Amino acid sequence: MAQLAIANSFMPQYAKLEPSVRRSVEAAFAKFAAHTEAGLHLEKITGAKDPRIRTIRIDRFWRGVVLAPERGDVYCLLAVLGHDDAIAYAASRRFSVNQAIGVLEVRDQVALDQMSPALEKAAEGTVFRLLGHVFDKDLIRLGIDEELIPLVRLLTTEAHLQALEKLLPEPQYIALLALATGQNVQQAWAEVAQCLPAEEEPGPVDPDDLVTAMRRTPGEVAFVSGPEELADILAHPFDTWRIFLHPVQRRVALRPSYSGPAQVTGGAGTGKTVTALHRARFLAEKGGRVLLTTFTKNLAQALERQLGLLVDDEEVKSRIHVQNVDAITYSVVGRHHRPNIAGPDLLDSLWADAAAGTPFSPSFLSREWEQIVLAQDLQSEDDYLACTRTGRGVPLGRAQRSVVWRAVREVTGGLAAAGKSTFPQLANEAADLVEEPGYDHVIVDEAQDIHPAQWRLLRRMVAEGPDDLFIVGDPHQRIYDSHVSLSSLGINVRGRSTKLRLNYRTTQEILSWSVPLLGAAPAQGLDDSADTLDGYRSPIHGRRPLVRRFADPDEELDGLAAQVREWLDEGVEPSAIGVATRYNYVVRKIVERLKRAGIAAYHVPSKSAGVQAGTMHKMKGLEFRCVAVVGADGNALPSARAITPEDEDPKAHAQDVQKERCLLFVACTRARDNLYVSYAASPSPFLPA
Ligand SMILES: Nc1ncnc2c1ncn2[C@@H]1O[C@H](COP(=O)(O)OP(=O)(O)OP(=O)(O)O)[C@@H](O)[C@H]1O
Repeated sequence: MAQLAIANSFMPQYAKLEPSVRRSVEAAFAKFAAHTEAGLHLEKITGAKDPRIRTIRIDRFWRGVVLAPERGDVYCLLAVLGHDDAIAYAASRRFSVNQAIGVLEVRDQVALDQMSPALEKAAEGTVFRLLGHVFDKDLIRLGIDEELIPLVRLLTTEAHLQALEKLLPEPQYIALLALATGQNVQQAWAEVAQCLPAEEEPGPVDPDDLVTAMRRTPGEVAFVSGPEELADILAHPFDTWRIFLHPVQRRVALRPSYSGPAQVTGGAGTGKTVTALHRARFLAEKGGRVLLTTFTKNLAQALERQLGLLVDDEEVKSRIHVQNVDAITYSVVGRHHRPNIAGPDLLDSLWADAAAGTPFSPSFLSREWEQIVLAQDLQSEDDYLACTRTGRGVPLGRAQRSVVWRAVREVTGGLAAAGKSTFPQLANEAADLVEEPGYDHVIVDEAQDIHPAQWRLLRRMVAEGPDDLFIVGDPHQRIYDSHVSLSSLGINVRGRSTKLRLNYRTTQEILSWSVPLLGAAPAQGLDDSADTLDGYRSPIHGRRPLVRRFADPDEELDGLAAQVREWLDEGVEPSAIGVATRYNYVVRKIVERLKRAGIAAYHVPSKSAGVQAGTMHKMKGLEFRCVAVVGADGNALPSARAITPEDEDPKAHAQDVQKERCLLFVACTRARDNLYVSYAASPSPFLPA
């Protein structure tokens, strides 16, 4: 009985079709999905690079392209295109089975053949070959198709190899890139193994068995169980992350069990949240009670929305509780008394009073409280006198610590007198109040921003054991003051840590421009090791970011309005445009200026259809087709009031500067296709010279 499968590559094409064409596509393929393909007319293409490819008529204009392996009675829907494009596509593609890892691969053979003469010409007169140092047998061992070796042997520069990225199957491109960038065969194999869908390598690989290869490639091919599943897949053509996971995402999210806490890191847009969502579903489907948490309320709402798309089964959904850490804290403490959160005005005045007459500034004292006293939950002066002040840049002697402790007591006394507390204070209180763990699994997104007191609470909410904590974060996007060493809290992720490196959101052009904004220093990971963005890349290409200088802020806002108008004229939906800036008052000006230009604009998060403007902090977790970052000038970035003076505490100073860099990086990496950055007068020192 025939079975239908759908290729990942089909989904974005389908998403762009007119609704009436979509209906015809669905009707044509519903027959396959219902296993009643009889009567469907599949046409062979003469001269095709792969004899197993067919086309199918959708209507007068549209054709489906289908892979019909000789064995297995499976039909895989590859593309839906206008008649001529469909024929050209069907004629050019060649399918094969990767001989090293057994996955299904497709390449654009016609385009590769057309590249050959140009590469031959470029190689004329030079003896150097990019992969001259690698034996054929090693190329084959790494899964390079024997038929492609003559072409590989023509490469003389890395740029030429990069030009082949879109034409070659991903595992083969990865292997060649690794070798070309100086990795040895063993290292290149480690890269290729990332494309293995399972931990273990496949046994002997049959080059003609495409159906088995399809089953080994769930990130690219989804087998459809019947018409209902087909309708469900086609109903969400933009959300391919629901169905197609990258092999690394899949291995991490669907691993039967971890012996203890597991960690997933990765740069912006590498699908960490997607992986966390799939893990939540996986654990809940096995019957576990799951807490899925993150830093802010907006982020939790976004998780809830995405979970709604991923999980249909109400019973499974009911086992996943989504809540941000502050709300969890509030509700745990709220069972005992009604918490009252102190506002910044009260805190500022308490710290100002407590600092008077001491050699310390209010900000130094308040940071010492948050990052040492509350982070370590120190209860007495003796505890504070004895503690290790990791992360602080100025040593304090005993007498100085006593002065600090008195100031802290004065502030906590003031807060208590007003009946108020801060969230980290409450988190420590909540951790003490949790009597027994309420969940089988806790999944934490945006882990880099969670305060140690909040970690203490989360740790108490799940019993120690297999699959207790699944921690997802990126130390390069740390935009709040939290610095945690998980091991100091008894959370050990050694040996259970994975890094995602393929960016799904942003173009390589935007990434290459944005990564240097972070500066050269490696970030401090949650597991105390240095975290780098090595290997972080995007397969998507597009325009380079545009950086514009203006004489003054008014002109800069005029420039923004002109840029937004241009995007709108190009057909970009207003709500697919985001505008980020450092300060709230600038957001207000942006919204006013855009409205004056007749462009609907709102403060994020907003459900209204219009351009979304917000501070860089508010942009976390969002994404837009086009992003404008406004006010990237020397006065705003870094923001002077967010920076500890270097002579007060050099470590705090460095952390603050880094946090400002991260903010700019976060804002820029919200862009999918286009990034525009502007400043008035002098540029931020973070921008490239
Ligand atoms: N396997 C996948 N297939 C298709 N799209 C994916 C996949 N994984 C992630 N994406 C898409 O890539 C984008 C980024 O994913 P996600 O938000 O999970 O990344 P992230 O690493 O959490 O990003 P950030 O750290 O910037 O918040 C989203 O649009 C998501 O839908």
